[in-house]
Amino acid sequence: MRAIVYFMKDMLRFAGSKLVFNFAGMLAIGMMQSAGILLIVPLLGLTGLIELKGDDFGYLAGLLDWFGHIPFMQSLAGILALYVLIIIGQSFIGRHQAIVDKRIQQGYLRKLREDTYSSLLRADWAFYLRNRNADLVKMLTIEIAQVKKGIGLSLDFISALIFAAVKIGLAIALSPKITIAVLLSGGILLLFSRYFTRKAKQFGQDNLELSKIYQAGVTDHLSGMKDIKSNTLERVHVHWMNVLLRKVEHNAIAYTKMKTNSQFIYSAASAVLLAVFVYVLVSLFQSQPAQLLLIIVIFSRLWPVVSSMQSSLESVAALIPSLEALIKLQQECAESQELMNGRFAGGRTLELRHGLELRGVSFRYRQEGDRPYALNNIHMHIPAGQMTAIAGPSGAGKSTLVDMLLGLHKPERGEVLVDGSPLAEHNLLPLRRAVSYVSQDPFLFHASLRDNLMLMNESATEEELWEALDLAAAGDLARGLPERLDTIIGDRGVRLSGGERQRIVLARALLRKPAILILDEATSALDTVTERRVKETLDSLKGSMTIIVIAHRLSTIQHADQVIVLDHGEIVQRGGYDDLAVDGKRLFGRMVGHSTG
Ligand SMILES: Nc1ncnc2c1ncn2[C@@H]1O[C@H](COP(=O)(O)OP(=O)(O)OP(=O)(O)O)[C@@H](O)[C@H]1O
Repeated sequence: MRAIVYFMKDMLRFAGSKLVFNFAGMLAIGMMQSAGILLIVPLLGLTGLIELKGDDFGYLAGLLDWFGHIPFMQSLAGILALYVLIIIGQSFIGRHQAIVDKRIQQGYLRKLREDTYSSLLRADWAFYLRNRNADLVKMLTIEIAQVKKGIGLSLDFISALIFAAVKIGLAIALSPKITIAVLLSGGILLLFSRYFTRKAKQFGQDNLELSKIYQAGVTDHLSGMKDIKSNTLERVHVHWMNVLLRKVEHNAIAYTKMKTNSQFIYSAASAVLLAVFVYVLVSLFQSQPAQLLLIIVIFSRLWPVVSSMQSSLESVAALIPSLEALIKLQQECAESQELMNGRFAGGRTLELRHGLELRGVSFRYRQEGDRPYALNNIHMHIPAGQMTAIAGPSGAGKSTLVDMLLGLHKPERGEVLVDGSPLAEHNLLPLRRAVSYVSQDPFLFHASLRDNLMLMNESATEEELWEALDLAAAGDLARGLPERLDTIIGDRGVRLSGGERQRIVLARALLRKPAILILDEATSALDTVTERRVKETLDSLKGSMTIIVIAHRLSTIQHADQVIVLDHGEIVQRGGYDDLAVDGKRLFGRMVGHSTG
């Protein structure tokens, strides 16, 4: 229940007075409902069916006596008019309260989504290496909606509690003894309550795990559909889905069985309790008929409330695992924040004057036991305005090194320096703003070519867009598209070939006119002619920006000012391209020898 309290407090902070107003509305509705019940008394008096005596009504005797002296309460029309007024008032407040309630819940849902999304964006890269994308998507969509549902149900529970409290108050005013006796025996039901809510939480936990597996599996399979089809893996995946869905089905049915069981026990137990009470009151206490009637009416209205409270409790309990998962995510995000104070937009951009430096940097993806180092004691300087190439066999640590320069990883030992100053909170965002990075797996959004390009530079003119496209050897490609810049280039750019995608992402990177351009295997899918044009562009950019290139195809880096050769996370060679290439006995020379580029 701690998770519920956590979110309720957060919601109270968010909604403040609106929430208090809402509870006041509930209290008013509860009191009106009670007044409606009390109208039975003058009605009975009028019918003459029951003889009314003042002491039948406990503490309410005075109030009812006062009722009796109001002139219009003497007539059926007067009582019915009051009844109609009460119902209208109740519905009026109820309507307002429902709207305020919706506003609070929707507003809180928006706040939760915004806060979670924004703290996800502020989390460091290590956080993303630990967490699966599908789990995060699920958290932002399904789990947050579950939290909203849980909070809605908790509010329902509180309103039921307020209504119940008002009715119990009324019953106590009528007869404290009888009410306390009813409540004590009703307490037996609480024993069941604990059992059922605990079971409901377990179902919620199982459901959370199953839906996590489902979401992650489906996301994986859809991403790998080409492999599934080409290798006829359909049967394996259909079987996987079948087994999982059966578990989900079993869990859902078992949960409904549990809920209906609890509802059954509650209705049966409440009917028995009510019957026993009527019997005891009539035969042992010889209660007065009017008082008895009122108490029966009150409690018969109370039981459905108690039963719905129990049902809300079980539903909330089943949602608690989702609430706990969101709290855990929020905590993990908070611990992984890398941009605590930095604003995402409009801040300072770094102008690299001297260069970037790694000083004795070592890094492991998992800092436990004797796990291997992806980078080991790296000392290197990347001078501003020059082209530095990073070469080495697959798995040597090239991408990790670039991630380190971007401040995506934190060194286990050593430090990263930007113009001589250690990379830290104050210069991390300015550095990233100065960088255009093109990854191995270039990403295009499902939007027009123009929107995809302008993502990097919102104020780019038409002319600048074409200039960037031409520089990236993508001008002719864009001119050939059906609607040129306004062509939608599809989900992850699937309508474009790998090479076409690479050129557009390169154009996007150049559009920013970055101080630092980082290309991680960014031209691997280009044909040799196109690649030569890109190479010419890079050569022409030298001097105006710092370029860092990782390329397996070594012809791309022929004009680099320095080449750093990595192997098993260590720098094994460094120097000019030609000097390194001629030494055929060492790694770089051998790589050049084998290179087809
Ligand atoms: N997220 C990760 N978790 C654990 N180990 C990782 C992770 N990413 C990379 N590694 C490991 O770190 C080492 C360096 O990987 P890295 O991707 O930097 O190599 P690379 O030189 O860029 O390789 P390639 O040329 O194939 O892209 C490899 O041994 C790799 O298995």
